Amino acid sequence: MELKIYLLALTPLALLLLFRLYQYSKLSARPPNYPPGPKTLPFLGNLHQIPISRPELKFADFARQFGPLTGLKIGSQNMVVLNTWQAVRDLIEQKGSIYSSRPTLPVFHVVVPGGLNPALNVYGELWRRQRKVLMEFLGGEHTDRVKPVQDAESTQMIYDILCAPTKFEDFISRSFGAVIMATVFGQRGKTIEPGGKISRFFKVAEEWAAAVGPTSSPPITTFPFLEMVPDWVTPWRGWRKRALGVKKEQERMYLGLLTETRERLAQGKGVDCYMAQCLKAQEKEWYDDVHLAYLGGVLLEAGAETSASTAMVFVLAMAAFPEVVKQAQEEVDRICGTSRMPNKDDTNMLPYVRACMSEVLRWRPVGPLAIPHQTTAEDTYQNYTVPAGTDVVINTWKINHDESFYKSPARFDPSRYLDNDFGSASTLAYPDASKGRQANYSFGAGRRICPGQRFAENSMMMHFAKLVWAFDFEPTGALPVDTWDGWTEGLVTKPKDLNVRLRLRDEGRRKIIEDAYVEADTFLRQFEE
Ligand code: HEM
Repeated sequence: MELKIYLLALTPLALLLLFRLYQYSKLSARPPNYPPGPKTLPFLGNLHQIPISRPELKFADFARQFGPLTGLKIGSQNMVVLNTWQAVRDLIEQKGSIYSSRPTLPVFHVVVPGGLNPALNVYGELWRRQRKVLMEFLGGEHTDRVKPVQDAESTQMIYDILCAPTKFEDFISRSFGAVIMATVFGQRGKTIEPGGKISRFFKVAEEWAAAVGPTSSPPITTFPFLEMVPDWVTPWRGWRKRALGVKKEQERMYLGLLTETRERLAQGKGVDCYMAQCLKAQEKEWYDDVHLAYLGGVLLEAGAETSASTAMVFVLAMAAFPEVVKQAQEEVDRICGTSRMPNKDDTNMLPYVRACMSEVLRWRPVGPLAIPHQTTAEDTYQNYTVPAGTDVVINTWKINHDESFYKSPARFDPSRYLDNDFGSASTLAYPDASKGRQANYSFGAGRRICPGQRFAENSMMMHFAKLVWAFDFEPTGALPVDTWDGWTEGLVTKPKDLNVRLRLRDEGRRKIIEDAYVEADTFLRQFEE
């Protein structure tokens, strides 16, 4: 009897639970009129089909099956992948008012609450203000003003490699970090020794990347019911505490850098850097110190690792394809001779080195799926419906390897960019160029397109031109050209622990590098304590 009453009492609860599960399983089904995609499973949607490792390759398979748009369900979350540049143009670029937000993860609310990080912020008034202030540093000619710093830091990189060639990866990372440290915070990142500014930044960035990794925190957007599950019974237990640790470290670092910039300004030092410019305008502007520190911090986060990783791909390509490096060396020697290194004024006269840079960005984009966008309203495209709140992923990998656009897309062949800026097959007399194709999609697209593209390209051109002028690139073991072994996973994709030796091309260049370093070091001292 007692058991019966007990069961009766439980029945409504069980029914409610069943109903909730039923409701939830519906949410993982494809919405009406959704872009085509693989079959879904209840609860999971397509989650079981998407590998954590190199999802871009799976998305490229889907593109072959389903065409320009792939509609996926990640649990209850909608995700539409854009596989062609035309789809990116039509949606991300031409319907920017709908396609420019960002998905938010619970971990963002802990580490960068209140939209402090403009790269991850949702589309709205605060993001617009942040972007406007960033463009005062990164836009058009503003960004060309920092060329002397990029020039000097890239010279230091060459000198550092000359002195300790086996540490070339560290020196490349240091240089791209130091360019941003000097131009944004007016401070020098002279070494990459542990405890120094640059290595501290890369350590915090690594912890941040780990905190946002796909298995580091509960996937609440995918499975909203996880919000009701106590943290300690989940595999992510402790994630909030870890995320708070990252927040504390980031805040301490960025605010610390801002305070140092302010103190240096009071002594008349570092007056030309971006933060100095912002501090001067702060009284009439909307940002407080915390917002300002994060505006500077995000430039380090978004600009250092991406550019340095692209440079690692460049070194890999130079070692793997000797006929390419030979042509690049012939070009820099023709322009600069053997009596001086290339400098900031030469970069526009080096079309082949520029073509190498474009090809590196196309061949192995460091962000093969860019940063996801999110829709803020329902949209219709080619009779399909893209609901509001859908994550929209630019499949940069697929677009960069589109066989109908690039001849032999898997081949590393800079000469494709000598024929035209798009690198398209020359047989494709390119009719659509005037209809808004970007030369490359490795910097994203639309209103969220990377604002640092010109800054990055200026910087990379100086680093790349000097590298090929100074060194030969010798493989010392297998190079990961046709394999993903030896490449990193996560926020940026790059080859690590490269089996490459950088060897001075001839002894005559040593003195030129040493003299150039003395000059660069003198210039960079203005950023020291
Ligand atoms: C090779 C170097 C770089 C690559 C490949 C790269 C790529 C990207 C990509 C794919 C995005 C997302 C675009 C989108 O959502 O459509 C992005 C955003 C961003 N990048 Fe870069 N980037 C590079 C260098 C830089 C540099 C040097 C800076 C600044 C100094 C920078 C600052 C930013 C910022 C602030 C955002 C966020 C924009 C927003 O959400 O409004 N990037 N970048």
